[in-house]
Amino acid sequence: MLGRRICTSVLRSHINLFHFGNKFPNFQTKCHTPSEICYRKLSKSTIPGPNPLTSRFSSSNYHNRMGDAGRPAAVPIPDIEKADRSELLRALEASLGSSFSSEPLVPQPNPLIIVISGPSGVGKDAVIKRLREVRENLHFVVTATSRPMRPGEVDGRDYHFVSKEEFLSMVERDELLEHALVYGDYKGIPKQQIREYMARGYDIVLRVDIQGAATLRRILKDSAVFIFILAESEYTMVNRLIDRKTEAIDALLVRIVTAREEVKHAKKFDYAVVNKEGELESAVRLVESIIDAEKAKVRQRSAMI
Ligand SMILES: Nc1ncnc2c1ncn2[C@@H]1O[C@H](COP(=O)(O)OP(=O)(O)OP(=O)(O)O)[C@@H](O)[C@H]1O
Repeated sequence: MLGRRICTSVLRSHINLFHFGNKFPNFQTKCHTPSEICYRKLSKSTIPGPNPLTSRFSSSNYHNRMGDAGRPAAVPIPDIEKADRSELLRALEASLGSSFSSEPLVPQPNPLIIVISGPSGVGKDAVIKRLREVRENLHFVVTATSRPMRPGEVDGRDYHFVSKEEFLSMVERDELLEHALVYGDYKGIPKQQIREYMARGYDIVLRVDIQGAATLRRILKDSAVFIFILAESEYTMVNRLIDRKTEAIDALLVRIVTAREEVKHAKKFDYAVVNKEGELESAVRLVESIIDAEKAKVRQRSAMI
């Protein structure tokens, strides 16, 4: 009685797993004692045999167990509590007629393009800098810019600092994914860097202003993930800009006016991350969680540059 129940459930799971339906007219089951469970008669041609290259637990002697008529012999299933694991797995494989593959059940996630944007002074650079320290397999695309270097910045690390003429010839050669004139200076994203690193399996981080994010959305559509960074309030944002001491008062005013407008664009992004005062780590953790969630998506984004 117990044997029959086990047999029925094995048969049911078999049908569910492989959707055999009525494709196998000569599929039969026969129950013996509980320890023997069941044996099935399947034609050789319809049983997927074990693949020794891809199967960690493949039962190499599976075919040896086939009788003269090409049927699996009765396969005793050892006691689950006492059996040696590999012996148990081999018996289960033989009983099911196929080996257990060690191949991943879902494909490797695609490399992701992460576009990070937000108003001036909200902490985009600070978030990205920390993200690069804590997360592997991430390539921050170094933007080309015609603006002068700020104190502490390094050419090739923070930006590729080029002259206006050099920048315009890069545009001519179609080397930039996107470019714009920002506060009187050119900024653009070199395509080649993205291609190279994506081919090596890296996720790509692009740091662009709101205007750049809008252009990238038109180019990349939903193939990239767009993250908007904000401060918790306008008051905090302005204070951060003042504390940074990188702008003269006129430039500061322009940035504040622009930032006020830019905050309204948050809804065009996929995610909004608030970088609260003194809580940079939380903001970075949230960005990491977004990347992790994107990696677990069933329908992956797939960017072609
Ligand atoms: N969570 C935080 N708490 C306190 N200060 C912060 C935080 N995040 C960033 N900052 C500081 O705020 C200032 C502005 O940050 P950052 O330069 O990263 O902004 P940004 O968005 O990249 O600005 P911009 O677009 O103008 O380059 C910096 O001095 C930075 O150290």
